[in-house]
Amino acid sequence: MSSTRGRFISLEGGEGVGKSTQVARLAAALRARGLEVVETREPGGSPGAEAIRTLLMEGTAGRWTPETEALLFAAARADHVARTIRPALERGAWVVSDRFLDSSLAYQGGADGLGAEAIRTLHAIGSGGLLPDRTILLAMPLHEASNREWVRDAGELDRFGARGADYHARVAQTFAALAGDPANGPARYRTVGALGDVAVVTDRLIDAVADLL
Ligand SMILES: Nc1ncnc2c1ncn2[C@@H]1O[C@H](COP(=O)(O)OP(=O)(O)OP(=O)(O)O)[C@@H](O)[C@H]1O
Ligand SMILES: Cc1cn([C@H]2C[C@H](O)[C@@H](COP(=O)(O)O)O2)c(=O)[nH]c1=O
Repeated sequence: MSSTRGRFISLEGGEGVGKSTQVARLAAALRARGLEVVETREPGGSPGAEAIRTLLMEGTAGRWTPETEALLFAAARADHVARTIRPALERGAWVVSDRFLDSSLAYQGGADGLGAEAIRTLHAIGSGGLLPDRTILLAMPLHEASNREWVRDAGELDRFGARGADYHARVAQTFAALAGDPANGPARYRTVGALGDVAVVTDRLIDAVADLL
């Protein structure tokens, strides 16, 4: 189920690929074209979902089981969709989100092994199966993204960043498989190179949504 009036864009990829940087830049470029744009993120994007974000991001590595984490991400997403995303789309705004469903498919479904079907079932229950009009995977070699993350966070890793190279390789593999899977609808997914000057990457993103303008 896609949005109806406004447009819903999600940026996806592993840690450090530049999603937050590019959400802000893409939103600014769309505003310069006269559009109302809501910048948002997951987990988070509404007061309730931000409270759940704190539960997910803080604490010990083993604080939650993979199943509990999947439920918490789905619950946060349900509140985000109900309180922020759907109202914005219904009034005709564009929504640009730093992560959405595909992050749950890649981390909980792929890297944690829960499988896509379980994640999609939670999404159907929590968020009515809402899908972005366009999902853009920012792609770059894992070690370069890790270097960016390491420099940005001065070596302080959160619960997810600390999971190690094998985990993040499984995340990257699942994202690549999602982007290449015709079942996701070739109209929804685009892969964009995340290496290079920030302005050049933004130009690639604008090209990747140009048909929706
Ligand atoms: N094109 C680029 N070239 C060089 N550095 C970049 C580029 N884009 C972003 N960065 C830097 O890389 C770091 C990670 O970027 P950003 O925080 O946007 O990534 P992210 O994908 O949102 O990461 P996370 O998922 O961990 O929050 C930041 O320090 C940012 O300034
Ligand atoms: C939405 C979503 C996120 N995650 C993970 C991925 C990241 O490690 C963190 C969020 O941190 P960020 O700095 O805001 O990118 O959460 C996940 O595992 N599953 C999800 O659905």
